[in-house]
Amino acid sequence: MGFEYALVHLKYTIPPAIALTALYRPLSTRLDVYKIGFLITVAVVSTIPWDSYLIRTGIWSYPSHVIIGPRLYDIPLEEVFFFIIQTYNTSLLYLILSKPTFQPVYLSVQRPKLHPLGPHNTLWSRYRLLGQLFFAGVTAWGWHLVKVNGVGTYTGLILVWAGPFLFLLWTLAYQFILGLPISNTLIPIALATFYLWTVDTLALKRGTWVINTGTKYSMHLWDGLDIEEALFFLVTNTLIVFGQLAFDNALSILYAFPKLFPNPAVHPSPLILMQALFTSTSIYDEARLTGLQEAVLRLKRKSRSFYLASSTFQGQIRSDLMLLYSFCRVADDLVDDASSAEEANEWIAKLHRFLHIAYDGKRPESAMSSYVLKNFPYDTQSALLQLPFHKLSREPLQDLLHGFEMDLAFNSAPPIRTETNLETYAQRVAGTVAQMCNELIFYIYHSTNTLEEKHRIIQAGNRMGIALQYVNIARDISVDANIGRVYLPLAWLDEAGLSYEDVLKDPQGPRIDDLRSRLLDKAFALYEEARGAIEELPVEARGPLRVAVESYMEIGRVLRQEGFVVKAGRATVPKSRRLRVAWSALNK
Ligand SMILES: CC(C)=CCC/C(C)=C/CC/C(C)=C/CC/C(C)=C/[C@@H]1[C@@H](COP(=O)(O)OP(=O)(O)O)[C@]1(C)CC/C=C(\C)CC/C=C(\C)CCC=C(C)C
Repeated sequence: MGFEYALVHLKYTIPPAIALTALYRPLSTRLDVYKIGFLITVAVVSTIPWDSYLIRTGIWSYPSHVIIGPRLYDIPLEEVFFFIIQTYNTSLLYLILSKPTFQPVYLSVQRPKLHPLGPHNTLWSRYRLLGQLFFAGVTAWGWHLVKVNGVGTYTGLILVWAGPFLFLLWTLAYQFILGLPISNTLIPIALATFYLWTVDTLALKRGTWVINTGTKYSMHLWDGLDIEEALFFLVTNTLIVFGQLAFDNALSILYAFPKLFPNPAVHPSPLILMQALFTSTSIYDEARLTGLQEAVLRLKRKSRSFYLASSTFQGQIRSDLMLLYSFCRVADDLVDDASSAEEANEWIAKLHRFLHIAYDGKRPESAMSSYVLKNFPYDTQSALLQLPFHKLSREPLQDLLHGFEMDLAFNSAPPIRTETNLETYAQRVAGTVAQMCNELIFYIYHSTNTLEEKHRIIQAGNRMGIALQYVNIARDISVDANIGRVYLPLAWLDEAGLSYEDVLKDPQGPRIDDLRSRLLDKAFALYEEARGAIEELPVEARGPLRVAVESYMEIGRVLRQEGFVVKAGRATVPKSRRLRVAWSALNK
C-alpha cells in the first residue's frame, strides 16, 4: 500500500479542478452540471472495461506500493478517480473557453445541390465523409495492431477503443467541430493534453504507473513521455471536448429551431438530444439562422454592455434576448434614422400594423411574413420575423412604439415638460424592455413565484428599466441636443434658469452638470429600490441580469465620478472596468 498515485491527484489534478471550479462557479448552471455529469458517466462506463482489460493483460500495471489498495474490476480507485477528474477538468476548460461564443449561429443548412446527374454532395457532406473515413481507418489500423500482438498492441488498443466513439461524435457534430472558433475546439484539447502530458511525464519517471515493454513502441515524444501515453491523453481529451461539442450541438438545434422543437425542456433528456442531432441539416430553418446571425452582429456592434451581459446567459434565453434586442434596435433605428417626421410616423404605423397581424390569432403566419417582406427594408426583416412574440405580451411592445411616438413629438413641441412626462417616456422605451426580458425569463424557466410575486417582480423590473433610461439620457445630453432634443424636463430647466433653446445651443456647463446629477440621483434611487427583485427571479437569470444592469449603471457611475468632464460624444466604460463590473456582479 502507498500514496504515490493519490499524491499525483493531490498535486496535479485536484488543484486545477478547484481553480477551474472557482473560475466557472459564477457562470455555472444546472445545465452545466447535467452536461458534465452525463459525460463523466459515459467516460467511466466506457473506460472501465477497456482499462480493466489492459491491466489484466499486463499492458500497464501499478506497483502495489504506489496505490492505496481498493480496486474496481482490477482498476485501482485512484485510476477510476482519474477518469472522473480528467473529464471534469477538460469539460470545465471547454465551458470557460467557449462561453463567449454564441454557438447556434454555427449551425448551417445543407441541401444537396441539384445537378443534371442527380443530387450533388455539398462541401460539408464531403468533410463529414472524410472525417468518417479517417476515424474508420484509424480504428481498422488499431484492430490490425491488436491482432499482430507486438509492439503496437497498446497503440492498437487505444485506437480500437476510441476510434468508434470519435467516428460517432464526428458524424453527429462535425459541423460544430469544423465551424466553431478554435477557442471552442482545438484550444481546450491542446491545453488539457499538454498539461496531462507534463503530469504523465512526472508520474512515469517516478514509477507511479508502469507501461510494460513488449506491447509498446519504446518511442518518446520527449524524454519520459511514451508515444502511447501522449496518444492516450490526446485521444481522451479529444473525446471529452467532442462529447461536449456534440451536447452543445444538440442544445443549439433544440433552441434554434422552435418549429422543429417547440418549447424544449431546460434540461432535455438524452433521447431528445439524440433526436436533435439526428435531425437532417437539410430541414434546418434558414431564415431563423439568418435572424440569429444578424441579431448577434447587431448586438455586438451596437451595445457593448448588453453584448457582454448576453454571453452570461445560456441556452434558449440567450437566443430569445438577442432576438428581442434585434427587434427593439431595428424599430428604434427605423424611427431615428428616418429622413423626415412623416417617414418616421409611417414606420411607427407599419410597426403597429405588424404587431396587429402578429397577435391576431386568426391569421396564418404567412400573413405576417408577407406584410414584413412587402413593407420593411431587407436588412430589417429577420429582426421582425424572428421576434419571439408568442412568449411576450402585446402591451409592452405597443407601449415601446408609443415611446418612439414621444420622440417624434420633439418635431412639434418638447414632449418632456414635467418629471411625470419624463417617467412616462422612460417607462415606455425602457420599462417595457425590462418587462419583456422578465416575461421571457418567466416563460423559459420554472419559477415557484406566485402570480402576485411575479407581478411585483415585473413592476420592479420596469422601475429598473426607467433607471437605465435615466442613465442613458444623462449620458446623451449633448448627443441629443445635437439632434434637437432635450429630455431633461422643462420644469427642471426653468428651476435652473435655463430655456430649452439654451440647452440646444450649449448642452454643457455647471448648470447642466447639476441637472445631470439630479437625473442620476433619481436613477440610482430607482436602482437601489428595484435591484433586490433580481434575487427573486429564477436562479439561472439572476447573475446574468445583474451583469446587464450593473454594466449599464456603471456608465452612470463614470458620469458621477468627481471631476469627470462630459465632452462632446458619449461617456463610455473602459473594457477592463466593464469586465471587472461583470465579474463582481456574477459573484454577488
Ligand atoms: C442581456 C440583455 C438583458 C439583453 C437584451 C436587452 C434588450 C432587449 C435591450 C433593448 C435595447 C433597445 C435597443 C431598446 C430600444 C429603446 C431604447 C433605446 C432603450 C434604451 C436602451 C439603451 O440601449 P443603448 O444605450 O444601446 O441605446 P442608444 O444607443 O441610446 O439608442 C435602454 C436604456 C433600455 C435598456 C433596458 C433594459 C435592457 C432593461 C434592463 C432591466 C432588466 C433586464 C430588468 C431587471 C429585473 C429586475 C427584476 C429588477
